[in-house]
Amino acid sequence: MATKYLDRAIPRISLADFDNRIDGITSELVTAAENVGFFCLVDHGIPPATVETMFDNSARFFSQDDSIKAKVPFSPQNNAGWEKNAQIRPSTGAPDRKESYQMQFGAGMEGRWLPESDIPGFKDVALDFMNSCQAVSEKLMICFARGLGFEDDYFIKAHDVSKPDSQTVARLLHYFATPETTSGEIYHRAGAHTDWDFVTMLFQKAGQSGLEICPGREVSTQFGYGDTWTKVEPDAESNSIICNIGDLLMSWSDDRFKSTFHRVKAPCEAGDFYGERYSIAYFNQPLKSAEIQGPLGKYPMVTGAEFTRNAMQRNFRAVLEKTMKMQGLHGGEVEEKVPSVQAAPITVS
Ligand SMILES: O=C(O)CCC(=O)C(=O)O
Ligand SMILES: [Fe+2]
Repeated sequence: MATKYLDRAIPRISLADFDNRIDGITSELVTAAENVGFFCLVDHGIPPATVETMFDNSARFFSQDDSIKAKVPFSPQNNAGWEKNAQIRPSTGAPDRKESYQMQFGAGMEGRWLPESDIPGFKDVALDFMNSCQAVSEKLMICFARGLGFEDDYFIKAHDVSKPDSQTVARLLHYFATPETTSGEIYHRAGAHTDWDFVTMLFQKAGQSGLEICPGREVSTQFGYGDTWTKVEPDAESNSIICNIGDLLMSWSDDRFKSTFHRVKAPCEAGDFYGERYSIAYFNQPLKSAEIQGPLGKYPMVTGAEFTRNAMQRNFRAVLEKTMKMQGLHGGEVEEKVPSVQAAPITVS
């Protein structure tokens, strides 16, 4: 069946002259967050060369033999490391056909950098890029704090990447080229999902299309799958960053800001992109010790560690429900099968 598409405007927001224009930028960001949940950031201060260098670094990482990458396997407890064809989304119940590598600043990354001798210079380039992303994120955090009536540095403190319990993640993604078959097999790239972080910054490469969004979600505690999509084309020429609100900010704003469903489409129709795709996502995650509650107190206060655990378990339960349904089993059996996070399949964001 043909995908239903709808043109929705993705607001384009400039961070130029940030200090002098902060009120105007805040109001643009708040409007975008309250409506489509996605926006395109320009004049953000990360030079194009920094992004290109990181994409080159990413390609260098993924071109290593699997036996090398397997030295730093994905750890669900730490939400860091490398996985291949292992992430299952509740929307599809099937693994994404991709590999990804998640990096962090804090203790969660211990033992999950490849040795310098395998990939010289990789870590320095990655940390430099991550610090650049953090600087932009902190500007967004000031604006969202103002928009919600918190002190300017409220969200910055809760996402302090210099603390060992930082959970912020930079994720390199590599989707494999897929055959233009009509055999009925579906090559999921990133099945529909919301991110469970505060705000995500996504870097795409020119020509490597596939990102689509589906707005309409009202509360952060619900899954919901719409079927009318809007394409978000890469705009690498203007060095833009696609940003989206995650479940954490949705809940921290008492559901005022929207964490919008999105996917990288499983290519299947004329005009779809079947080639290899690289992207980079920067997920702002709270400190494990951060205390999270919106200004209206709609949801009980939770720590950053609890929020992450709840998100993983909720996702895991949904994956299990979906896969059991696909196998003709019943929901009642799900509860007893929900294990600790340690045993969960990879369900991040
Ligand atoms: O690869 C992309 O463009 C999107 C990836 C994504 O949505 C995610 O990893 O959460
Ligand atoms: Fe995502």
